[in-house]
Amino acid sequence: TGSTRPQRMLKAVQKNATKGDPESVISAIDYYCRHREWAMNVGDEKGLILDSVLTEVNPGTALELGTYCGYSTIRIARLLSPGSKLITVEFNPDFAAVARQIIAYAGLQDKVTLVEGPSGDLIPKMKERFGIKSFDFVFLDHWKDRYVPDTKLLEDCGLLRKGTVLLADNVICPGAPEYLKYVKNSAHYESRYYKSNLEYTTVEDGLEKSVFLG
Ligand SMILES: O=C(NCCc1nnc(-c2ccc3[nH]cnc3c2)[nH]1)c1cc(-c2ccc(F)cc2)cc(O)c1O
Ligand SMILES: [Mg+2]
Repeated sequence: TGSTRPQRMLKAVQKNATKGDPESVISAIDYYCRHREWAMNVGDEKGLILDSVLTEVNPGTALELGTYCGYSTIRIARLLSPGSKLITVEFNPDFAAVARQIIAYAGLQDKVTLVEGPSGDLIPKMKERFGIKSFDFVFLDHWKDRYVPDTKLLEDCGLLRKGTVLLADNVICPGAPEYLKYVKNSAHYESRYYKSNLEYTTVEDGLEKSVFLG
């Protein structure tokens, strides 16, 4: 049986990046996905917006929904202050297996907890399992029809606090129209759109940053 796209991406990292150097892992993935084989990482252009929002928030506890191969996991974890933690949720075991190896190759496994399973089941268990009071930052990059139900679940489970920043990928392409409506029309969020492009393409896409007001 042939290899999968995530497995080929992992091979490219092992071949072209330096073990323990997150920047080189990020560059190796971006090069591979731009010049060899497209993949649904947040990418270098939207990645710079993610970096700037992260640096501004400097979260002690962060959540990522949708690990995929761990590209944005590394982008987030490399910017976390010592002692800060990132929990990332992945539904697909094959994606998770590759992500674990890429995160370890970057040397960031001590800052990251990867949990496998449906976000809808895992979110209500976050407090008891990981001793989380609330998240300072949430990156939504999983199935686009899960953005609204999972945001409501985070609210209902008391996992958001006044000032928690939600950053959602792909609000234009593939699109998350219900999510945009939800955060823009809610008095509980202050929202702003960061226009960009779909990873490795010239198609428009963007990130929506929403601050929970409590
Ligand atoms: O589907 C996407 N991302 C989602 C992957 C995922 N990785 N993990 C999950 C998960 C994780 C826990 C979950 N719990 C419940 N569902 C879950 C789904 N979902 C996605 C798709 C595109 C895209 C654009 C244009 C195209 F022509 C084709 C594709 C671009 C992107 O940037 C994406 O992020
Ligand atoms: Mg995405």
